Amino acid sequence: MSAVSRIGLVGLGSMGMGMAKSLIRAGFDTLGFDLNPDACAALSEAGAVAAGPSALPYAAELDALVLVVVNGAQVESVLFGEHGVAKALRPGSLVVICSTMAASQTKAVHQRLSELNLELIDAPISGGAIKAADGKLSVMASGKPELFERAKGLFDAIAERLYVIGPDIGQGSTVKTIHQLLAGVHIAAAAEAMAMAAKADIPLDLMFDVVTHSAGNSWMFENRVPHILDGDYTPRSSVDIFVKDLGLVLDTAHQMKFPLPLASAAHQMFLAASNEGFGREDDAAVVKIFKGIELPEGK
Ligand SMILES: NC(=O)C1=CN([C@@H]2O[C@H](COP(=O)(O)OP(=O)(O)OC[C@H]3O[C@@H](n4cnc5c(N)ncnc54)[C@H](O)[C@@H]3O)[C@@H](O)[C@H]2O)C=CC1
Ligand SMILES: O=C(O)C(=O)[C@@H](O)CO
Repeated sequence: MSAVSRIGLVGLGSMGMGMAKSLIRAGFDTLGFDLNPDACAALSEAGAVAAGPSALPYAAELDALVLVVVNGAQVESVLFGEHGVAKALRPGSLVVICSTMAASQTKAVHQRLSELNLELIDAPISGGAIKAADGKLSVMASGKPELFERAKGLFDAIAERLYVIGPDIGQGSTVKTIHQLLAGVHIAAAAEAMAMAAKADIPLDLMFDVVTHSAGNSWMFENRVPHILDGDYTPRSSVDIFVKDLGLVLDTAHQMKFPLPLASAAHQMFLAASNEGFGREDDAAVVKIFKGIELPEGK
């Protein structure tokens, strides 16, 4: 099978939009799909061959379909729902799932795709919207080695680092799930620390400066705390994404009868934030569960 050249990407949100634009920049014939017409218009303006709500009318002309929708249910609906695209893809076509979902879900999707003679790479992503836009994501992927040869240009366009975890579907999702344990705990810990600083009347920008030049720093602290300092909770990744992701982490551990005390506490913090109405805000809004403190307001 030759290298992919015509690529459809479903889910033009925080991550998918930057990824689709990276594919366009790299010279791929790129088609983008999203239920949000504004996102489709933005991608058309950026040079997409076509953009619209559904990949179905274009399925037969695609070499690869990349999915960057939110969760397993959305992936299943795009592929196998009422207007599911899977049946219309050419046999042998490649599906690349970048959405974060449980390994068990990815394996179930793989089974159904195999029955239709379709190939799958399990390819969760990390790096946030900025790295997606720059084509510099980390990808933790699994699948047959020959599929990575076919998709080499695709991954070169979207990723700075491609980690091939192994040949089995589910290995990529498992690594991403374990990564999300850390990502979620680090955001929750960053919020808790900044809330305590506010309670102690330490200037928050000074606290940020100290931590980012000391041993308590983390990628998430450095990336998310500026949203708190700016009082800007425009979602680059939402609270509800971490309700989902830490839920996947805990479900996976539960099946292994494995205790995760820190992930459990962090999940409760994101659940509390969502329950208070902050689910669609940036995940840094988990800081809003702390009461009796003053946080910066948006400009
Ligand atoms: N935002 C982030 O920093 C990161 C997110 N992720 C993961 O990447 C995936 C995407 O996340 P985001 O881009 O943040 O989500 P998002 O909510 O910003 O974007 C998802 C997009 O999918 C579209 N969509 C949903 N169902 C659809 C359908 N049936 N057909 C067409 N479009 C549909 C939505 O309209 C939306 O524009 C998630 O699995 C997330 O966990 C991974 C790494 C970083
Ligand atoms: O991995 C990242 O990058 C993330 O920020 C996320 O997975 C959060 O959605």
